[in-house]
Amino acid sequence: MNRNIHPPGSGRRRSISDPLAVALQPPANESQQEREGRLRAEQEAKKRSDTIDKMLRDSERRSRKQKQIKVLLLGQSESGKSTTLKQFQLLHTPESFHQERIAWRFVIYLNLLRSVRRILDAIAPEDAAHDDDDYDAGEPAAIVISAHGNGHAGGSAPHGGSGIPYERYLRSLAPLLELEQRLLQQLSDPEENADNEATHLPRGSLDSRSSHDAGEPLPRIVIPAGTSHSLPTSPVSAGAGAEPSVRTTSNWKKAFSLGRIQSPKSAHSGELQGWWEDPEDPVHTINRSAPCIAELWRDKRVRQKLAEKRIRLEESSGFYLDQLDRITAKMYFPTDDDVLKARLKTTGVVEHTFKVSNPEFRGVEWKIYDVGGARNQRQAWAPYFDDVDAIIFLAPISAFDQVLAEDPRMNRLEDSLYLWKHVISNKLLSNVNIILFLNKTDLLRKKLESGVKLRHHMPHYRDKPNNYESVYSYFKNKFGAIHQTHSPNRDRELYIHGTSVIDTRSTRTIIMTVRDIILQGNLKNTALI
Ligand SMILES: Nc1nc2c(ncn2[C@@H]2O[C@H](COP(=O)(O)OP(=O)(O)OP(=O)(O)O)[C@@H](O)[C@H]2O)c(=O)[nH]1
Ligand SMILES: [Mg+2]
Repeated sequence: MNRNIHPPGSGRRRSISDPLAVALQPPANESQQEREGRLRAEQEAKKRSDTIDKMLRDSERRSRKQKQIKVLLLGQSESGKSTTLKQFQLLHTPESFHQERIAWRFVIYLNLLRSVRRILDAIAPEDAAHDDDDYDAGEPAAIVISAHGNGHAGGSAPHGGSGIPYERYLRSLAPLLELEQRLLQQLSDPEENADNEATHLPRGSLDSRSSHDAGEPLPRIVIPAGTSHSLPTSPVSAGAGAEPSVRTTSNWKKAFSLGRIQSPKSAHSGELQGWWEDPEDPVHTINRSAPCIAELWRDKRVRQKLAEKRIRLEESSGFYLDQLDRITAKMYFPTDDDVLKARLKTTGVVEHTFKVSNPEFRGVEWKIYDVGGARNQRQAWAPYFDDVDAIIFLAPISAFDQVLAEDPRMNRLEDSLYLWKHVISNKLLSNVNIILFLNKTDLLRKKLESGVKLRHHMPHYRDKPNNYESVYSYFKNKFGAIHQTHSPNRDRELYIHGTSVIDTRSTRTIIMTVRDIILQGNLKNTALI
């Protein structure tokens, strides 16, 4: 019969045929006193062994931690987090960055199509904009291609009073709007998307209900087919301001990689090519529509309308209209800069791991976490707070005259300041290195030069000079003062950089400096130096 020869609770049994088990058997004629003494000794031995096990486990965890540095990218939506992550990738894993460029081609097309849609929405005749029987902004939505193309707002002036041939533009560009929908579906198609990651279009940015959850239906867009003389009702307004987002990068990249196209690789560069021979490739529709997009964009009346409505497309994310010939070319292949400018909203958390080969870095593994910055994404931040070594917080300081897409009552800079205060006052983060990127300085400079006055949006700025240097140092002091007042750790140093993270050269230098700061801070914290 087998019997338990281990201290109580060990839960392990050893066969009597095991020589060790035989040796450890209690003497056959053990007295009660001897038995109690033996059990006591066994229990103490077990306690000692458990303590040693725990010490070993702690030590292993410590050494693993010392070899891993976790950096969290934080900031509101469109602050530049994912772009910063791309810069880290470009610096440390350039091969994989370059391999993914082809998938970004589709995002760039989507960005371009969105600009077209925003223009069409801006020039849509006012009286036609909101009286569509079929359109209900609160409804589950989808692009509807009207088979007859005659059901909407007939009788509206085709030029909308501005002289802009709206209907003609709309008809010529209808294939692009259809293509946009097809690409979005491709992003979210469960057949294509093996891991069933959610993809969705949020509601229009001017709609206060635009905050959305994954899986929420697409906005409704009505596109006329054929040569109808009637006007569709605001065919783009439901989607204007809306932007595609994907939950993780890996799946959309898979869906948009050229795996579907059996193209040969160039012997020269090793890069895929030949997609333009695939008649299904979106480049054909884009390429055919290029002259009409160019005409629309160059139309002075259209520009005037955009100016009247204070729409500055040039400053918006994913703007490619100024490089139309290149982007719409049949053999267009995105450059690094194109990828850095591409806009794809993040939902969920994206992780990027890399090692720096430099011996100074002692084989440390870096993990960068990129989170979604929209309001409905921010609840995903906190779980990372108790195990992060550094935070790079991005505040787009050019956004002082803009409002949040998800809440048009909230100024974007005020939101950044609010988020900043929230993050730096968090006690869990009191020993975490904090680096602040005052981002989009290139846009700030252009905006101030074009005459936009900071004091009109932030009255406290009063009559200080409206030039870049003065405005930049105003923001730097403002963020610095909040840190000084609200940080739970008075000794924590704050590193502030003025950045334009789409600029590879300057960002590369900043990233290397930031890497050193984080590593030193981390070594200090883990008492390695
Ligand atoms: N001109 C300019 N554009 C920038 C800069 N930083 C980012 N962008 C662009 O701004 C857009 C938004 O940047 P993202 O990196 O996607 O923003 P994000 O913080 O990841 O946004 P969410 O994923 O929604 O949280 C992209 O099209 C970028 O190319 C900058 O410094 N200057
Ligand atoms: Mg992002």
